[in-house]
Amino acid sequence: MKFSANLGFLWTDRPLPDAIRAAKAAGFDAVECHWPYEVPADTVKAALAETGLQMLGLNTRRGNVSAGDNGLAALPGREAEARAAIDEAIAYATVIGTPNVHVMAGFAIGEAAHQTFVANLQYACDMAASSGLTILIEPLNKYDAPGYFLLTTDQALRILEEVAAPNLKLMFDCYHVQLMEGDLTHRIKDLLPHIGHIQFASVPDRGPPDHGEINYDHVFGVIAGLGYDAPIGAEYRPTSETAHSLDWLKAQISG
Ligand SMILES: O=C(O)C(=O)[C@@H](O)CO
Ligand SMILES: [Mg+2]
Repeated sequence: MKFSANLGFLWTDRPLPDAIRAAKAAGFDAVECHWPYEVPADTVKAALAETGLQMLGLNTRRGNVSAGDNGLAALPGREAEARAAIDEAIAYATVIGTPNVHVMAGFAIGEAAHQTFVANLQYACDMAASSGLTILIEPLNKYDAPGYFLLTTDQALRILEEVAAPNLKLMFDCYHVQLMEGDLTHRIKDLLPHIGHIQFASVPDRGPPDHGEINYDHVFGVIAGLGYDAPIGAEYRPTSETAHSLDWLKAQISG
């Protein structure tokens, strides 16, 4: 297996370029992040070039976070902001060579939200296609993100089918899917053609993948057995320094 360090949660105690260097030193094969926008794209690009790592993904801005926003793309009436966030994410990703942009839906419910999300995703896929990028959508769990528009892989699949763009894929986060649906390995097998990226963390505490409800030795084996060879994203919250949370990675590397 190859692993990507999610720098939205790992090495958050240091500037993004140093977090990239730390991920390289720890043995990760790639990195990914949430919202890198405060760091100039050229600075991130230089750290990626220095380490030889690729930044696999980044998210669109969430909107006005202090007012409760957690994404904009499914919010009727906020289309201009949502599309500006999509444009910004695609531009940043293009500079740093990132292949995937996660378009965040936000807190919304109902048919108007669905139609808005579909229309904004059509826009995102059109804009991304000219740069060769993939747009991702990610179901989140109802405990961490109550009221989030996109909650299940079935709902995501319906949206993928409706948008029907070849560059729209599913972000399959094992942590969220376990909390909402369970049956992880069947879901991964069934959804494989639609999956653009996989993430993981322990359940229920979102820690490193070495304890809790999910046996990740087994899940990683299933993913590898399916021939999935892209790096998968370690998106967990270390309880102390990130360096102290990496026994699982050392075990995976030493085989
Ligand atoms: O929370 C997650 O899981 C993510 O992957 C974030 O990028 C979205 O909040
Ligand atoms: Mg995730």
